[in-house]
Amino acid sequence: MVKVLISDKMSPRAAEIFRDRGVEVDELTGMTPEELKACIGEYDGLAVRSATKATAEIIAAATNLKVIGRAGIGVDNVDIPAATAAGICVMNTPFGNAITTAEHAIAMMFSLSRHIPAANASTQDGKWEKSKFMGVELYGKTLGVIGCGNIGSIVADRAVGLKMKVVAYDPFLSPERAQELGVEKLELDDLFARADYISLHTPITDSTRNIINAKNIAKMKPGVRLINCARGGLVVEEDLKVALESGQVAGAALDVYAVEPAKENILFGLDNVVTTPHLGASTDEAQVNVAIQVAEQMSDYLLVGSVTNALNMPSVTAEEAPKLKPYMDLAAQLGGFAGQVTESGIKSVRIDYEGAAAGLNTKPLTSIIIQSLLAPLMDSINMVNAALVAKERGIDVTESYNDREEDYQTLIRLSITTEHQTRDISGTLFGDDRPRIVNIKGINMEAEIGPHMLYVTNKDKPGFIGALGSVLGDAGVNIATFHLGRHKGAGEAIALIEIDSELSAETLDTVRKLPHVDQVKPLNF
Ligand SMILES: NC(=O)c1ccc[n+]([C@@H]2O[C@H](COP(=O)([O-])OP(=O)(O)OC[C@H]3O[C@@H](n4cnc5c(N)ncnc54)[C@H](O)[C@@H]3O)[C@@H](O)[C@H]2O)c1
Ligand SMILES: O=C(O)[C@H](O)COP(=O)(O)O
Repeated sequence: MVKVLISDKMSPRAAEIFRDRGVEVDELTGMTPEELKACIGEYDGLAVRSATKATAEIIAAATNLKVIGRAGIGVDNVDIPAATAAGICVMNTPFGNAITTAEHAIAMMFSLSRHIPAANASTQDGKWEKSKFMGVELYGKTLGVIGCGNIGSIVADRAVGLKMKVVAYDPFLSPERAQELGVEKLELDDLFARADYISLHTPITDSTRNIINAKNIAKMKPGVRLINCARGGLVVEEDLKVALESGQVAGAALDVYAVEPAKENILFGLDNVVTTPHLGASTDEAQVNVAIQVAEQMSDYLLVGSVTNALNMPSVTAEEAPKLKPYMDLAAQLGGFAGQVTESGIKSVRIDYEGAAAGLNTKPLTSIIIQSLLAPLMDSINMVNAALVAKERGIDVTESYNDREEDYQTLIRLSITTEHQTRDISGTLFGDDRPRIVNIKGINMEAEIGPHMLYVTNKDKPGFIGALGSVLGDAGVNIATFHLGRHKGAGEAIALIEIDSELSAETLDTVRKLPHVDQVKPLNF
């Protein structure tokens, strides 16, 4: 039975869904890294929020793990390169908590403008400090949104509703989308020069880490207010402290910190700072959304093979999965065949998708071709790391598409180029779901692939088939199917034979010594 660990506090809906789908689930929250490392080997799936750190060390101990699901957006707590190298799919739930987090950013902007947290504490302390908590209006002010993706664009939309002027810096924001959102797209320095409020909504990357630093703070309007509900590492906290003390930054509202959990921080205790403990996604609605989504996505991946919101492998929708299934089988056969007959280093791989195949989601097909092609060389390859492994080995992979039907209604042609030659193998589907190999090295045939195959190339001379049949018969090996093809002019022939059991080394040797035989390869699928 497939087994999943939920290692962070999550809505009970996640465990319910896993159980309903027949997945065994353990909920062990608050474990130390050592405790997690000790038990992770038992699980096929790991469901996390931001508290669990799925480090390279944890991943190395996760010998059965197939999927890490993040019930939320940010995956900076998951070592994705290590997961990819280990063949573990990493998925998140990109939309489930976006509205909630955007609302938190707006709430933080109001709190900052009207000193709500401090005024609340003072009022309940019996003080009546009306003049101390003089605020500022949002109406007519300029909000600078840095990162205008899911959350940033919801923040922008809400701010437009508050009659703010919204400007945005996001290199990937198209002018059309900016217009649709009612925001003005700016360069970063222009945003710094114009914004009264700045709200951060980017992931943490090499280009965003420390983006709020002393140099950039100096470019901002004096008295600017900053809101960070994205990631702590976007802000150099020491530089922000100096700016808050000097008044260059009038206030900061922070939900996230350089080090979390932030039990202490150099910004704590400043009058003009409002803080929450990474609460951006913490509403009933968002937590139910992300829990349902992560449990469904992980179950689908583990039980059906469909892939949604994966960060390190191509997506396959639940509708596509059954349609792609026979193509995945065909792709695995083509890759497996080529991988087992290719003896020298592969330099490049070309995959032509023709007819109906050209209209499919071919990314997973290409991944499985590469996986099965390289599987004879390594145990650790799967669809997740196939592209990476090919790249690391300097194998150039290209795909081409031709939606015209040629000889077949649908066809996948795989061409492998080694230092010595280029070899082609093509396959189609009969009746939409039965894979058939239809061409090997330019020789036509219609071969069905079984678990044990024998691939023989020989001179096209009389007597060979009878001799081969006798050897297999003498060895007590039953022939299930026998497929032949030949190049009439060249005198070259191919036999692809399905046998009921593997051949012994002696029998293989006998076949190799038969007259006219060039090459003999046992193939397993
Ligand atoms: N506080 C919380 O609890 C909480 C909750 C949810 C999400 N988040 C965080 O919010 C962030 C944004 O989430 P999202 O769902 O909107 O992500 P998203 O991927 O939809 O949007 C991010 C945007 O940032 C832009 N971007 C990337 N690099 C940039 C750069 N150098 N400069 C400017 N823009 C850049 C991208 O083009 C994209 O449009 C993530 O870091 C996520 O982890 C925090
Ligand atoms: O990236 C996210 O989704 C947020 O940071 C939420 O984190 P949490 O699930 O730990 O609240």
